[in-house]
Amino acid sequence: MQTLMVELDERSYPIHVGPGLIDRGDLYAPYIAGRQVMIVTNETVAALYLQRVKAQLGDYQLAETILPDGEQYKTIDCVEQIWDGLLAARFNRRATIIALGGGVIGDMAGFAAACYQRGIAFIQVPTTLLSQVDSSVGGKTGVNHPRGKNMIGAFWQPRAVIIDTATLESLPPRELSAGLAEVIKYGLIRDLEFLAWLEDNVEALRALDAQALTKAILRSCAVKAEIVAEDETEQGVRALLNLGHTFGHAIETDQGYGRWLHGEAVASGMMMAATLSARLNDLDAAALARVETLLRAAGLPVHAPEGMSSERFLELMRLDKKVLDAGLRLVLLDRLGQARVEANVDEALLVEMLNAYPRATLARQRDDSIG
Ligand SMILES: NC(=O)c1ccc[n+]([C@@H]2O[C@H](COP(=O)([O-])OP(=O)(O)OC[C@H]3O[C@@H](n4cnc5c(N)ncnc54)[C@H](O)[C@@H]3O)[C@@H](O)[C@H]2O)c1
Ligand SMILES: O=C(O)C(=O)C[C@@H](O)[C@H](O)[C@H](O)COP(=O)(O)O
Ligand SMILES: [Zn+2]
Repeated sequence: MQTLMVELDERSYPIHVGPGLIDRGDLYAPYIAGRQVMIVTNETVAALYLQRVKAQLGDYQLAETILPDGEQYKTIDCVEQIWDGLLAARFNRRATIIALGGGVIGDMAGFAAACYQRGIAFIQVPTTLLSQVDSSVGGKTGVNHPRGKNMIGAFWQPRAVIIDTATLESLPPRELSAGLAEVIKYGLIRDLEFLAWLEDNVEALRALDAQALTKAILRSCAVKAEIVAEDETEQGVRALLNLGHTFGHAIETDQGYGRWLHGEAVASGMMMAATLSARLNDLDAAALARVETLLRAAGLPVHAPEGMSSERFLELMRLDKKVLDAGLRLVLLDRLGQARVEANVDEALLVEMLNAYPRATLARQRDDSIG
């Protein structure tokens, strides 16, 4: 097992990484002060891992909330089910929530913890690649609104993140690729050497090579932990973690939550951001081609959804949380391995880029990447 720390002013916390960690009761124990534990998971993950986690928690008063599976269920209704379960079990302020699952479960369980009796402890036990490299770390919690992605939420840090790398063995290949989008993001925004390593190791990662996955998870968590430590509530540098997300969230909202996976929408969004960066002469053609080649090699889409107009992109992008007084704020690439927030986006240039940008159905893009 290897352990990284997220260093915060108020309360730092560990990220434990290794195979078999969901069976390590000693890793949960320090954060279960009140002896009351609510496990939040979904139907798919419950069938795979719930009994194993429960077996480690036999000495505690246990409750569970098993939610339906899918991004379309990342809603306030599902969070209410968690609150209802906590109240039905008569859990108090010293209760702990364990989020067992992917980013959808982690975001909702964290938000439920942030609000229950004005805040209780929670532990992240992420079981998708995306949640292991990104969503379990950093304390962004919340739900979607029909009008926009992640629009309701809170910053609420977990007490610990327990990453069992062996859980990735049951993850469908499409979900693994979605997780690789966020891994590639770290290379693009902060670490050119890691980006080059990903180019060399993308096949090993897709083949679930344990050593390669562990390295990718550790490096991703280290970059995220460093950025979150610098700027916990996204006043500045943390916005770089949003590379591709202004476009990506627009795609997820337009297509209906769950049709394009978050990682797929972010992949396409990062390609769009890179294309805009190239239009501004920050990236040369060779750098742009490297981004596209890597995303495709990871099994990810790079085109925008068929039929999504430039007007629709702009309408949804204007709802982005990075928008402040006026105008879009986009994360662009200065070069590979270095990003910036561009506050004065030239909308005419953006529209020109959107109009020229290729569109394709997700099914077509997935066929192309598999074939
Ligand atoms: N809070 C953050 O900082 C942050 C960061 C990135 C993404 N997110 C959010 O995370 C969500 C996406 O997370 P995700 O990609 O993990 O999706 P997800 O939670 O929907 O999980 C993907 C699928 O994998 C299944 N699954 C989970 N673990 C499994 C396992 N080990 N074996 C087999 N199947 C398994 C799930 O049931 C689901 O069907 C989005 O809502 C996104 O907005 C949040
Ligand atoms: O942790 C962050 O900060 C991120 O931006 C990570 C993103 O990958 C993630 O998708 C996040 O949920 C997006 O946040 P939002 O504030 O743009 O909704
Ligand atoms: Zn993301």
